[in-house]
Amino acid sequence: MGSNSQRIPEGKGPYSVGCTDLMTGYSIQGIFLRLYYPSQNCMNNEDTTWIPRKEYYYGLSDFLNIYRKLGEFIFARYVGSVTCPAKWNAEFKPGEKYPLIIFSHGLGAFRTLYSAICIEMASQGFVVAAVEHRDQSSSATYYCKENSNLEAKPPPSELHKEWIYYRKLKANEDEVSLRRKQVQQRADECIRALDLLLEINSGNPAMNVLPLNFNWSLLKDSIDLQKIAAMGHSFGAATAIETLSKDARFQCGIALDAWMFPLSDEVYPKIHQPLLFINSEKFQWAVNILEMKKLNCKGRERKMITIKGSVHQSFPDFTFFAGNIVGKFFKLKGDIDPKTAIDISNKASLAFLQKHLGLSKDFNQWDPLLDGEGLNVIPDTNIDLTPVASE
Ligand SMILES: CCN(CC)CCN(C[C@]12C[C@](c3ccc(C(F)(F)F)cc3)(C1)C2)C(=O)Cn1c(SCc2ccc(F)cc2)nc(=O)c2c1C=CC2
Repeated sequence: MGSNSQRIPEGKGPYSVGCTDLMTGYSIQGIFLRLYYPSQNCMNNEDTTWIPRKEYYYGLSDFLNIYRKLGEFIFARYVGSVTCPAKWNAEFKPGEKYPLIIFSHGLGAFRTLYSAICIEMASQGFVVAAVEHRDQSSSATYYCKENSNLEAKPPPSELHKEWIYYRKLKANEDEVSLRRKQVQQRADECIRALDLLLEINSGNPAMNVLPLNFNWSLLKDSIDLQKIAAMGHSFGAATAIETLSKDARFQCGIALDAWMFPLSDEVYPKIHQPLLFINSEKFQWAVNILEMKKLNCKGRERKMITIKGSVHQSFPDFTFFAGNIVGKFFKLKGDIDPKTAIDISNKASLAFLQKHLGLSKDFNQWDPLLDGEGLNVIPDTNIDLTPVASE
């Protein structure tokens, strides 16, 4: 990981971006999300800490099979001071209705690691809620236990955090049943996050367990209820698809390098909403692509594009930090420049969202990307499907 010269790219849109965290409930059943949103231009707010607690380093170490103390040393040293270009707790920009994206992270990730995507969408006028899943697929996450004495809100230091770490697959454990249970829980968490944000939108401020001074009342009547999308990366893309099948309030979905394994067959006929697949060149394989194509059916908008030279990690933020050597070695970087790759993904996403959420912005300028026209992008997939079909 390089010095802080490598940074998470700023949003390119017209809105300033703010960021805050929201946790409801004092148990694992509660909701935990990071909100990226159009903000007032608060220059005096600080930038947002990218990885806010050292326990996330422990979780990442578990996930990557490295000793926690070694992992903590490496992560703290190389990314400990990294911030993302969003103003922490900046005041929300009221006065218009924004479309909403619910974002689901991948296996071993957590809510803060897709900030380049979420910040770009917020800068273009979206409210983005990046859910942190508590199905033990995230490297780490926590909930706050109710403190015993019923006095007023405890000071931040005393808030008792109960950490949940990444659950490794046990020897000869059946991965299908674990991942199918997890994708159901993940979809339910996305649906509950939507419910929570709609409550806030109707003027019932959420009871934030986290001691943050953020004015939630400014979000009253700020979400366009007809413009809601589900989006995610890898396991999170499968989660977005599962969410679409369960809740018709989501008008469309964007699947970033989807991992289709956790989806069971009964989900396929239930996806009626438009769906965009944005794939990396190096991660995909024939069976996985064929699962995506099983979702194709007449009368349903399905688009698939592949970003040339990209890898699975071209979508999460780590791709901006690894130097070229380390980056290539750990497959955190592909042959394509990381900013170029995320730019293509974001522009194609914006064009798709304008078309299927009925936005009146200028994102249609990027429609050619949806047909695989443009530098570093190809239509459909680079994967040769014939060997599997002929088996
Ligand atoms: C280690 C053994 N194996 C456990 C199953 C992990 C194998 N693995 C490849 C990895 C993730 C890798 C990674 C990350 C991050 C650094 C860092 F150093 F930069 F932090 C390094 C090296 C290790 C590339 C993946 O799981 C890929 N993957 C992911 S990666 C999501 C993620 C996780 C942590 C992050 F910090 C950022 C992004 N999300 C999915 O939903 C799915 C898959 C595969 C199928 C479904």
